[in-house]
Amino acid sequence: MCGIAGLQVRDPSLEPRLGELLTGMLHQAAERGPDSAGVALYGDARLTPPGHSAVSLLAPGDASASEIAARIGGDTAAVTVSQSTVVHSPTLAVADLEKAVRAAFPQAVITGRGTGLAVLKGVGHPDVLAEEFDLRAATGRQGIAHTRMATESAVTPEGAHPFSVDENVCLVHNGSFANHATIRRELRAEGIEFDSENDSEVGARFVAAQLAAGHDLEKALKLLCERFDGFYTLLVTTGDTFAVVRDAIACKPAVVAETDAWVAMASEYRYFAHLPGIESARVFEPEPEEVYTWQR
Ligand SMILES: NC(=O)CC[C@H](N)C(=O)O
Repeated sequence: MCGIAGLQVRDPSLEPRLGELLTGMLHQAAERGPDSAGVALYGDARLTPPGHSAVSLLAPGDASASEIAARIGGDTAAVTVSQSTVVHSPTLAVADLEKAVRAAFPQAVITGRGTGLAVLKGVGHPDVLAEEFDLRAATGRQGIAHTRMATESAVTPEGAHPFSVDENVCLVHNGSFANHATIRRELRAEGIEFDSENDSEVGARFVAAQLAAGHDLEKALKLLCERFDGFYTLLVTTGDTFAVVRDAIACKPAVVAETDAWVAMASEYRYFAHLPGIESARVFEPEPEEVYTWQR
């Protein structure tokens, strides 16, 4: 199981409704993944002011958001939401902000980094977490949500999706990779470090390595199809790109719907039922091993 939902807004007048629409999708996905849930939000001004570099982390200990920002220093500010904290800065580059966060909190698990990107995730029922995230009030241009029923690693906050291990890139997965331990060893031999034992993180690290090698996202996902065995439907986003791919036998469910106002992807059609204009949307099931991408 595991449920995936994603929404990319094309019509800017829908941006204020991103959270409301995504909350409805996440709720429908809850029964596919009652263990944990997470969201990635691109452009939610509550969490990351426009243009600010942002780093998301699993809240380190009992420190308040202002104490966290004070310890990181400079012109950073922070917001704590449920089990996550989002730190942002108007001047630091994303990589420099990440370095500053790591220096101040060496033990913290960093769950996202990007411009105007916030990643919130945790253990618990998806509906409860959506309330804690106040997801209904979120705004933005792109959002993804995942509900987890763990297959490959323990139910922990760092094992929850999305996995965002590269600037602006977020990945959610339904399925299980059969050869993830082998690929993890290969990536470790190249110096790549992991935050969890989760197989989906191996997929995210592999995609990041392909992007670092100069491939675009479409090619990175084609290479993933060649290298990974097992079952997968993946949704990968960058804030500007929305990409979907399934394994060779399309074992895990996936459906896409698009209108002039939005493109959405879900594990089941019913997650779309409340989206405006769904009656006239183009709806289809992605083909096996075909990489679909949409640009904003
Ligand atoms: N049920 C799933 O699709 C699980 C996804 C992934 N294998 C995990 O353990 O998180």
